[in-house]
Amino acid sequence: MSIIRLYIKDLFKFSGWLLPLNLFGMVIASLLEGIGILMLIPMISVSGVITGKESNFFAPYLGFVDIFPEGSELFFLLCLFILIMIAQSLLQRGIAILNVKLLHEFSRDLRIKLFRETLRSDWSFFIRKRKSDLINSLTSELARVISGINLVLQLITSIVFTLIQVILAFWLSASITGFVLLCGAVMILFSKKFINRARKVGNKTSLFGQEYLAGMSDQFNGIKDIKSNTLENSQLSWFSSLTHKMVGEQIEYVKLQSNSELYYKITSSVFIAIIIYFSITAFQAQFEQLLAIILIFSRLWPRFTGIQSTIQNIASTIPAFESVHHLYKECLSSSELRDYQDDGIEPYKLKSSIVSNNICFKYKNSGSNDVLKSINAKIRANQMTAIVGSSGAGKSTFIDILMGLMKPDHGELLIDGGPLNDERLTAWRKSISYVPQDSFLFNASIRENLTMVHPNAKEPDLWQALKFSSAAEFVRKLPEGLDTHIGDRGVRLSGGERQRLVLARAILRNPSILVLDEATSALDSENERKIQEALEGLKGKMTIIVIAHRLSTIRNADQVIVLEEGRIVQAGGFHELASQKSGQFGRLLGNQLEAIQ
Ligand SMILES: Nc1ncnc2c1ncn2[C@@H]1O[C@H](COP(=O)(O)OP(=O)(O)OP(=O)(O)O)[C@@H](O)[C@H]1O
Repeated sequence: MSIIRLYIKDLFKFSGWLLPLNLFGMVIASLLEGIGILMLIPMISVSGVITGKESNFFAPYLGFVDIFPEGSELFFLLCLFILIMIAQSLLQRGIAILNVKLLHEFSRDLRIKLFRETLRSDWSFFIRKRKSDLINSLTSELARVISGINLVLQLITSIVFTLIQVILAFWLSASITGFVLLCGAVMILFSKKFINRARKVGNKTSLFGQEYLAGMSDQFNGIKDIKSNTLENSQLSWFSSLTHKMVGEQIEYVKLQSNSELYYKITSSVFIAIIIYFSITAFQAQFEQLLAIILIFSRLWPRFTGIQSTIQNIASTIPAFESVHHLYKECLSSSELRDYQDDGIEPYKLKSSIVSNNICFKYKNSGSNDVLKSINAKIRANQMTAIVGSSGAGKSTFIDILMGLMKPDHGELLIDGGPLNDERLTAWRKSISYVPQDSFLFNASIRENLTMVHPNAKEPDLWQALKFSSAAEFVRKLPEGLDTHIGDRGVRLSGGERQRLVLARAILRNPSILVLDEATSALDSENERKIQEALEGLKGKMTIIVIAHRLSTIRNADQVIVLEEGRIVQAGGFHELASQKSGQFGRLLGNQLEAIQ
């Protein structure tokens, strides 16, 4: 429960004076409710059902009836009762609305905080995490946390109401109320096991939720493979077995709830029987006292059981609180932009060079050797540098370090002579446009996909960028041109068209550094040639870093860096390296020429 205390503290901090005001309103509302109930006594007394004024038990509470005119006490008492109940209901309504408002605003704040910290986390965090787990935490688990907070608010309300009722009940009969409280304490003692089991079921809910979402996103990401390899049945059997387990978990929860209800009902009836028995035999209670016992019991007991089952429901949300809190903490410790606001920071303009000074890097989750081993390289501003090497050589890892997505374990990255530290990171990132092989497009129009990086871009700017990436022609031919919707991840376009569109988007940002990671791999040779020419035109204005397996793509590169097993084995001009037939680059080039012939 300590995790919930943490969130409630936050809620108090967030609400300012609103929550204390609400609590005060609750005290008044429950006082009014208690008074309304207590008014039953004079009403019954005045109606003549019992001879209250003569009764020893009720006599002290009936004096005020004398202020009403003789003969119309009942009428005035009923009017007073209605007024009190109306005031109580209005107050309760106000409290409920305020509670909901508070809950939703606090939830929104929680969502924003978690999403912001997730976005601020560094690249290694995203490498470690399963995307579906992040989505699960930010959607289902967060929703469970919010419902848990709602339950806590309900619990606070119930406790306040109950306390006031207890005070009023004590005033009416201390001995009977004491006995009821004792019964309540005994019940709470035995209900601990229900709370623990609710927490365990809650754990299962979290795990199944995570598994469900992870499975679904894998299925739909790989739907083409599933369909083309007729894997539908095996996927369906996975789904059927998981949903079977989920049904079991739901039934377990309902069983737990009904068991605890059964327990409360049986103990209630046993306690009521004991109280009535002892009231009559031991305390020799009169009819009015019995009425008071029933009145107090019928008011307090449902509150006890209500509190009990709310605590049980809260316990089942604890795993969600823990998972969201754990994610939040993890994001904070992986935050790369903690103290540096994004707003107003201008992109960095590279002037002379990027230098990799003895850089070593190893992925934390892999027990293997360094992926990058003492990388020393210089990338000159406004030139085209190509990074080549066989698969797994470390090209993408090196690029990630150049972009400041990951920090080297040893060595440093110097930008125009100065180290790339946290303070320069945002400006550095803003200066880069990165185009990966599996580039991302949103399920929106072409125009929206382009303007997301440059909201103020005018129509001619969009066409210029499209022309650069040889995409203008095919966009013009689309039925709705720039306003054509391209489907999920651009599914309505071909692979090459998607790449050209992403390239246009990258250029639209007018970056200081353009990074292309296998960005033209899906293009036909005609379009590839056009893009090469366009890139050639950018030389002198922009620093271009290209990773390419197809070596014909980098023919115009000013410098080629050849990586092999995490080391630089060659570096120099394209033609210079191509002429060294025994070198690694010469071999790679030779292999490709052979494949063409
Ligand atoms: N997230 C990761 N966790 C652990 N190891 C990784 C991770 N990403 C890459 N690696 C390992 O690091 C090495 C270099 O990978 P990298 O992606 O940088 O190579 P690459 O030269 O870009 O390969 P390719 O041309 O196939 O894209 C590989 O051995 C790979 O298995």
